[in-house]
Amino acid sequence: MSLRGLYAITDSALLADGKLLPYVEAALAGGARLVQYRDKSADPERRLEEAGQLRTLCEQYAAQLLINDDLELASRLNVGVHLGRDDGSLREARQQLGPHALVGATCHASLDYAEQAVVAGASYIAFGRFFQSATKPGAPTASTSLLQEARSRFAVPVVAIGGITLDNAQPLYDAGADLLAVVHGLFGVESATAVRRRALDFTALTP
Ligand SMILES: Cc1ncc(COP(=O)(O)OP(=O)(O)O)c(N)n1
Ligand SMILES: Cc1nc(C(=O)O)sc1CCOP(=O)(O)O
Ligand SMILES: [Mg+2]
Repeated sequence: MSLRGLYAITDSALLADGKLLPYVEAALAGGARLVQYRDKSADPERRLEEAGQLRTLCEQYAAQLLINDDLELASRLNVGVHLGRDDGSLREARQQLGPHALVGATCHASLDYAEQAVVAGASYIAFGRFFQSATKPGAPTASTSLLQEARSRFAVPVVAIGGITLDNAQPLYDAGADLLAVVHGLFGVESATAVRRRALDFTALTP
């Protein structure tokens, strides 16, 4: 499966009140290739149930699910994991999940860290934030020239994240991003129908 296009990331506040499944299904119907379950709560039972439901949805749309931060949950569900710089060892994640699993790495704006992540077995390297982000306003910033450098240096897919909307996405693809990871710019709308429309529009931008 080629890793290109829209990478939908969930947010428990934005997708509260029963929105999680219909909104994610709408993103998948609009062409999202990856879904990341990003839930910062400490409710293991709900997390297991929701992540299991998302896995089923992703299977229906031939997309792939990753779990944010939680290698144990990813391992239990036999899906991928996304790890930030303080979220545990990429090498351990690769060993535990096996050679075919998706293991994603946050690199912020560091090509050196990206290099280490690739050596440790990362499936993709994520850079950001590129714009003001309502979800993570304090994340370090990154530039499109860094994306160009990453594209020419690394063979693994390059992910861009942080404040991405339909209006600012194109230069990120032009600079070499393979995947655009989006929370608010995708899910920050009033209906699943609107999510699907946005996902279709993001998907149409994929080079
Ligand atoms: C695709 C992607 N890129 C970056 C991040 C951020 O990860 P991290 O820095 O660990 O921050 P949290 O998401 O855990 O708050 C991500 N989740 N996904
Ligand atoms: C989770 C996350 N990580 C970032 C990073 O730069 O590493 S930016 C970010 C938030 C992405 O959400 P939105 O699309 O709403 O800005
Ligand atoms: Mg994290």
